[in-house]
Amino acid sequence: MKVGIVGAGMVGSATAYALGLRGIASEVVLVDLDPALAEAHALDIAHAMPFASGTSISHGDYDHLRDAGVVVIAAGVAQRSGETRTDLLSRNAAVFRTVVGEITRVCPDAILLVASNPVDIMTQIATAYSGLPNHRVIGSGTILDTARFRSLLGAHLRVSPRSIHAYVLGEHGDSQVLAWSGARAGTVPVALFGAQIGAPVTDAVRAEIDSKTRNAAYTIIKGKGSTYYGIGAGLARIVGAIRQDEQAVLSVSSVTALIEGVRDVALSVPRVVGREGISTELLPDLDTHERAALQRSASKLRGLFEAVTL
Ligand SMILES: NC(=O)C1=CN([C@@H]2O[C@H](COP(=O)(O)OP(=O)(O)OC[C@H]3O[C@@H](n4cnc5c(N)ncnc54)[C@H](O)[C@@H]3O)[C@@H](O)[C@H]2O)C=CC1
Ligand SMILES: CC(=O)C(=O)O
Repeated sequence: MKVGIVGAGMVGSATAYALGLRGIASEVVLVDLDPALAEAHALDIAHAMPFASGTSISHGDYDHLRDAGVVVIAAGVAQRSGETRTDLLSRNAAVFRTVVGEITRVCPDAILLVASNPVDIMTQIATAYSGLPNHRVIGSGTILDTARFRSLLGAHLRVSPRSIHAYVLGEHGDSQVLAWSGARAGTVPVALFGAQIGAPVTDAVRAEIDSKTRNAAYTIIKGKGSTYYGIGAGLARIVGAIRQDEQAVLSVSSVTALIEGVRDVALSVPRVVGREGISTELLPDLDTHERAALQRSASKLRGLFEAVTL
């Protein structure tokens, strides 16, 4: 499957690299406002392919995206230290007007996979600008926060993060909700598992894992300016689920008709992802506090979207 990436900065190039290393796409085309940057990343990544896979990596303009099955949008501005994701909204909304228009002109049948922040609102904007049905516009949402949560839980419980089943819901941002009540190691609730192995999941442990998950981006941006490897791998994971028609359960963002009393809002819940995009959304069994937090997250996102002039 051919994959287009618009925005060949840190996130776009890391995504191309992950797609190529794992051989998920047959062809990756990078497009950027700065064609020299897209060309340089494409060349550098192409030079890794003889060690990895047969993926063809190139750069081009929008017309080179024709026949792409998925187009990743990582264009726009990223947070600087001290900024939140929502501080980027007006600048990236302006970028999306052009970018989404160009993509839908050239490949109207592609699934759009949005990474630019604030990703939930950008997903809702991309849905509106493209005119595509909700299930064909996917935001990376909390796929990265879920990975961070699983990684920290796995380290505490001394099991592979791939054997941790736990999700972060709501906003990919400050109001995200770590769904502790459903978190499992294998099939065992994490609190029970921790008690069994002498690594209790105390209130202090929960608070530390919550803070490290919620604030991971701030920590990374303070240290090196931006985050890209984690999201690059996460976006490649979503593309892989689409290409293989995997029906994989992933926490991704999409415009949701009704959640916790809030209508038409893009946010993350676990969703089933395959060739046609999102086929089903799963509403997890949450406790009272988690439901209230999800309601607050949804209301925040809906309010921010309503303030955008489309
Ligand atoms: N969803 C997630 O989990 C994550 C999202 N992000 C977001 O991804 C976005 C990209 O971040 P980085 O790659 O670090 O930024 P970057 O600044 O390295 O790359 C952005 C690229 O977009 C290009 N661009 C800007 N306007 C454009 C236009 N109209 N058409 C085509 N290309 C255009 C720029 O030339 C630049 O190369 C940011 O909004 C960032 O906040 C970053 C990390 C994780
Ligand atoms: C930058 C960003 O959204 C993240 O790393 O979570």
